[in-house]
Amino acid sequence: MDAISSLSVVEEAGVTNSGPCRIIEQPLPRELGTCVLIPGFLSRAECTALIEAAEGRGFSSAELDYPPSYRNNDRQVLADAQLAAQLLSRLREELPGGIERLLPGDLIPNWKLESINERFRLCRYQPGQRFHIHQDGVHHRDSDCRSMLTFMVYLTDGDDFEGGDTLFYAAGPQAGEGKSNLVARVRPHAGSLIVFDHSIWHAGEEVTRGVKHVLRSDLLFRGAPEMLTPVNTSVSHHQGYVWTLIELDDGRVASGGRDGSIRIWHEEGALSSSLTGHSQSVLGLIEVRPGVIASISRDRTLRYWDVAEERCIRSVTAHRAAVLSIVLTSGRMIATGSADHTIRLWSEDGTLVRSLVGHDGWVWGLVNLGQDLLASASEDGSVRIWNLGSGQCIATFPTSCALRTIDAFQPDLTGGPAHLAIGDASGQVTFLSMDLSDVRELVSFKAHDAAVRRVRFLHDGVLATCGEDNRLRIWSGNPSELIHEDTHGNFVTDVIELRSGSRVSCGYDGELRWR
Ligand SMILES: O=C(O)CCC(=O)C(=O)O
Ligand SMILES: [Fe+2]
Repeated sequence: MDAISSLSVVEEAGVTNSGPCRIIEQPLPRELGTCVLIPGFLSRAECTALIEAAEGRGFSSAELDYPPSYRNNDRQVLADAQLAAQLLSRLREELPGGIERLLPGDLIPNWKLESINERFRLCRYQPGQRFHIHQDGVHHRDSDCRSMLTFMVYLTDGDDFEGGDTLFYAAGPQAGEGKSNLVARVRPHAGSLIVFDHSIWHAGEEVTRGVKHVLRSDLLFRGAPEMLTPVNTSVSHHQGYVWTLIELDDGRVASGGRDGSIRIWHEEGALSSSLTGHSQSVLGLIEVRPGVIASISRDRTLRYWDVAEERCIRSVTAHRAAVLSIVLTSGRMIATGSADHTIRLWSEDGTLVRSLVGHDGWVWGLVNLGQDLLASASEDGSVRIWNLGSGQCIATFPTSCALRTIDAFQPDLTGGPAHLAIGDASGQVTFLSMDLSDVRELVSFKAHDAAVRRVRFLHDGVLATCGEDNRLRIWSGNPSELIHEDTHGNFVTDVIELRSGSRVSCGYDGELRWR
């Protein structure tokens, strides 16, 4: 039987003054979460006006904000509180029974629709452009207000382009983007609104002819505070994803999150303090010297923090796009890697020393190799080795897949070849040996059923890997044999081993887990 369900008509919402009787459709089985389609939510004329205004302002590539292997469509961000208010009142008209009833049953009494996010994203897909399988990110407005449902209006009609359906899946990328996992396909019609749970896996199919436009936002709900308290033993004081972890010199743990904050934790997760100032996700942290942290962010800055005083002591615009990776070099400089394809070297106090140019994609990972050498891993699929004294790239190791993370281990402390581990977007982990400019592959294995987010050597060549299959796996060095596995409720983003011997991991479920 074909796994793709046909659209089923579940309700007539009644006549509004803007047009004929509206039919609300529910394209997905209820158990996957909320998903409703309201045809004719905007008129054709309104859609055309929105497209013309957007084209007039001009689109830019999303490449500075999202890696092309994730999405490669063009987009434009538009802050428009008036449009948000107008669309909200129209939505309330269309669903006189209340939008809250679209939420899963257990959330209905506790969450009230507050607004449509006024930060609209106008997206344009031209031939060859698509948005790979993903879940939508939660937007946290304040501690009691968050987005739960995606709000998306198709502005162009499916008759005007080929491809470009919105695809809904029963599970994440670990189950494959193939047809077997596909539950429904929604053909865009100009003016149709689709509202669905952020957590439903979906994709924007590649457009093969013509142009598709969508208007994208989120529905923000305010919740009763008791709904927001974590119910398990793990810690979740970040609002949304946790990206990265480090152990501080004093034994505490620092974490960086999508909420732009850095949180400092005592052992076992008692919150000690919070450093706020970044306006977007904190993607990397290092301790520059005891008591001073450097952080990098999607907001393009490098910030320095006095941990004891809980104060930002310096902020530098470090790159032309998101800053993705940071490491302390053997010469006590700071290296940062960015979505602008460059690596930059900074003196300890944040003065730019030089830029390292050569990668042709996002620089996701950096690792210090000692002796003034640095290794980088990029979305362009290559590892590069850099001499920091000269700024020259002294070796390049190409692979066939976008790289997301790198770490190094020195098996022989007297200076023998280093071992590098790299993780890629397909779930593959590869060990390399590196002797001066000679980089060779030792072994490569499928570590995860989805992209690898982080590789970290723990001790004695034991490697931890974090995956978008929600798994944390620990591998004995060589040959790579799985010795332990843990899970998170969503993508696992980082893991560190503390000097006490315990491990802490974090992920998109917003949690830090001590094990
Ligand atoms: O274009 C589509 O059909 C899907 C877009 C999407 O998933 C998004 O903007 O989050
Ligand atoms: Fe999406």
